[in-house]
Amino acid sequence: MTPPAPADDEKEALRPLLARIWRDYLSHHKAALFLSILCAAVVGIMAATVLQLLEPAIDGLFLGKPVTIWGVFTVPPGNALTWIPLIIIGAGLIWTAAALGQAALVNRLGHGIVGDIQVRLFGAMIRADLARLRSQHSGGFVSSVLFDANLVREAFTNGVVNYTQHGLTLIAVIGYMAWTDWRLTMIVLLGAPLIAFVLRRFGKRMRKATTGAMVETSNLSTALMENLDGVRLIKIENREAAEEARVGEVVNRRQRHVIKSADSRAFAGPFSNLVAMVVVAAVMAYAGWQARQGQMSVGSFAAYIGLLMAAGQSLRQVTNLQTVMAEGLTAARRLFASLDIQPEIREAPDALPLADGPVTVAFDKVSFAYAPSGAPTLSDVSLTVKPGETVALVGPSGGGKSTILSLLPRFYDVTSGAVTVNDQDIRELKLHDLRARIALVTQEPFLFDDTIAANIAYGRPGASQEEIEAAAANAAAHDFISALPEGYLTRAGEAGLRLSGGQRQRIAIARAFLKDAPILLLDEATSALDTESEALVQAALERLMQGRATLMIAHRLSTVRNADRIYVIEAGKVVEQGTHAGLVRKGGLYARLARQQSLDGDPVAAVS
Ligand SMILES: Nc1ncnc2c1ncn2[C@@H]1O[C@H](COP(=O)(O)OP(=O)(O)OP(=O)(O)O)[C@@H](O)[C@H]1O
Repeated sequence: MTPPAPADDEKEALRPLLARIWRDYLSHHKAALFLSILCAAVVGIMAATVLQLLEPAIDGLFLGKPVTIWGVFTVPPGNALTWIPLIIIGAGLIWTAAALGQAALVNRLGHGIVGDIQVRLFGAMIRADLARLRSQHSGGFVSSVLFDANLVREAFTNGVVNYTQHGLTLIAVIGYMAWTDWRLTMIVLLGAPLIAFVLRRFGKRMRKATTGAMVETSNLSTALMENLDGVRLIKIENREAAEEARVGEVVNRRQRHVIKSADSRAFAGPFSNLVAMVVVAAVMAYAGWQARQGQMSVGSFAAYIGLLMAAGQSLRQVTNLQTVMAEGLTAARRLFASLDIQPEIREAPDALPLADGPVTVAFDKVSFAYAPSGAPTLSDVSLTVKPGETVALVGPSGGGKSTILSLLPRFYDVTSGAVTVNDQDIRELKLHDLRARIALVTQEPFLFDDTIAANIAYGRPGASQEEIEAAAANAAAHDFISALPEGYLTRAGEAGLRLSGGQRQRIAIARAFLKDAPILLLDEATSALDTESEALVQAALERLMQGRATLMIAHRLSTVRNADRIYVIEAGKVVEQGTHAGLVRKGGLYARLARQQSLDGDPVAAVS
């Protein structure tokens, strides 16, 4: 799902990227965003306002001058001692309320957006083509959902709101200076190009390091998941230390990028601080000179310096935010690239419904290649399965049997020819209807980490307990399920009860019974079982096959003896077809395979 990292300089794409972030995520939360920006504005303005009070405070309290607050209220010197602290407390209260409001809103908005992105990413993943999902390790996807989405949040909630707050403090300071003396403003603005240069330099380094860190985070998740999946192999081969070293290498690589990125983030602040200090020094020199000329009071001078210090602080914050934004944008680019991949297997706009009832499945001269330019895996395969018939696919490993099975539910689409259901090309049918008519029982049935009842009813969430138990009884699973401590409410799957291979198979068969679909796909459902389990599963399968169009893969020919037709698949082609007895008589590949599987050399006995 995660595409290769984009090149780091993509300024031309910035505007549409921002527009999309606004359209897809922020615009749904206009009111909250507006309110948080408002709060941020109040915080920014209050910060400047309180500092500006230094002027009347010093002039009124120390020099006994009559003072004017914010150019509006005139306070007699005698009252300054009461009024100024009171005004500071009032401003402080407003400041605090706005800051609290801002924090609460930004937290909700930000995490809401992360959730939104995570759900969309998962939706895109689960709908993606199997070919795409198979081509990438799930670790990359997990890291995208867990980490990249948070970087976007950081940038577009904290970022946007804090930009407003600190940007406004800066504007308020510059505005205040412009109001009193345009020369002061000029001095302050002289620092701007220098700051812009610093921001650009660090922003670029930061984007590069961030992209690297994201790729390595994805590699780390992959390495961790791979190790958990392959833990038995690692233990039996005594490779724990080697795996530890391998993961350690990925961690180190990731760390190098993360440190670079953290350095850029941390160094940008002090550099702009240096520029700010130069500006403060220049303002101080100018204001001091003005004060000597009697053109500036001690209070104004103190307020200027206080404001400039605050401006320096805000500037540092804005600089930091710049790097946070760079990270967020890089993450957003990657996420959107993942979200934008449209599945190739889609429903036609004018797709037809598939009515209930028995169905005939046919492959008509089907050819298929996994890669568009690759060698064909299937060539010219034709076969038919009528309602109530059992058709078996046999043949050497890698011949293409599983591939044939995966074309029917449209996990992949044919390259040429057609797969039809009741003479209708499956690409012209509603995808939901097609898949609703197919039950699939595979070699290693998958169980969710949920109750056994929920696992059986996975394809029919509304099924009643009676229906679930009836399906389990048909699948010869009711007795063992009832004997479990919590019966049907016992948890199965990853973190739950460990069931035996035969028990898992029977739960999968119960699932298929409950789905009651007219097409049944069986992928070597009994190959991994002991004789007793196999007998139970085989009997359950035979009940399940009744009246359905069944297409099954079998490695062991003993399981296909009763099939209505057997297709022998070799190197992607149907090389023989017929009944068991007919194919054995023919003396071709099937007869050879039957002989190979026999212990006593008698092909008929071998497959009995
Ligand atoms: N997802 C895939 N991408 C690319 N090639 C694939 C993919 N799945 C299978 N193949 C290739 O297609 C060919 C047919 O594989 P398939 O699994 O259909 O054979 P099979 O007859 O079911 O084999 P087996 O009996 O061993 O299960 C093999 O050469 C295999 O390497």
